[in-house]
Amino acid sequence: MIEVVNLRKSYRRRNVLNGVSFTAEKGQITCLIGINGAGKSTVLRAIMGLTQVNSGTVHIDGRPMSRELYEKVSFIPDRLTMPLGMKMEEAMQFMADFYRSWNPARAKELIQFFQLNGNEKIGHLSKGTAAKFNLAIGLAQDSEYVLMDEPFSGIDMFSREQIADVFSSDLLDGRGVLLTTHEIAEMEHLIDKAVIMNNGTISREFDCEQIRSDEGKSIVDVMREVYLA
Ligand SMILES: Nc1ncnc2c1ncn2[C@@H]1O[C@H](COP(=O)(O)OP(=O)(O)OP(=O)(O)O)[C@@H](O)[C@H]1O
Repeated sequence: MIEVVNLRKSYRRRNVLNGVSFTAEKGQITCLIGINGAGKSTVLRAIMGLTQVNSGTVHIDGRPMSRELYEKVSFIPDRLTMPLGMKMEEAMQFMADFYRSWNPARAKELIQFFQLNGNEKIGHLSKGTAAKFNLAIGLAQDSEYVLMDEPFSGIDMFSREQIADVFSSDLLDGRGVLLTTHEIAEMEHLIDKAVIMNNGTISREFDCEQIRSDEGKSIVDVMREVYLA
């Protein structure tokens, strides 16, 4: 389980995270939801230690986040982080050389799944192909948790469907997924748990199936309650 407790973060005098606490379970898809600027990416970056927080803790499977635990978690950012002059296959080889957790068989499977052409230069990729490449790199690691920041951002309908298929495929392999997305309708049937952020705090954290059966509400219904109250 990823356990985020009371994260606080400010940029200059502006509070961006005002005590964020929630959990994301292994084997489940947890979606961090919120309007633009709510602080979702900041939370993901804070979990990965890429953003320094003012206070608060992150535990992975009961242990405080540490350098060795980062191997348990792969982070798929919403932009390219590999050198733009590299070809995709070179970038993958680079990852294979540097990450003990790299799984070459799964990398191959992902290249086929997304129909990527390894010869293409990263700097020449369309937005959609870049998103698929980012996903392929993140999922090819044998991590126990995967964090995804806006995997559908700027992606055409068919590619969105292809990316959504990842969530119901064995490419996730029982891992815990924590993602941010604005494409709630597309993901609704795949999400186990929703965590709604507003103004740097968590307004609601709920089991999607339970709220559907107990209260007959969709995620969007709950979002309306939070944002339009
Ligand atoms: N490096 C930074 N310096 C100053 N302010 C920042 C910085 N990074 C983020 N912020 C601010 O923190 C707030 C939260 O940003 P964040 O990117 O986490 O929001 P988000 O919920 O992911 O938004 P979106 O849905 O638009 O991606 C925003 O108001 C943003 O302007």
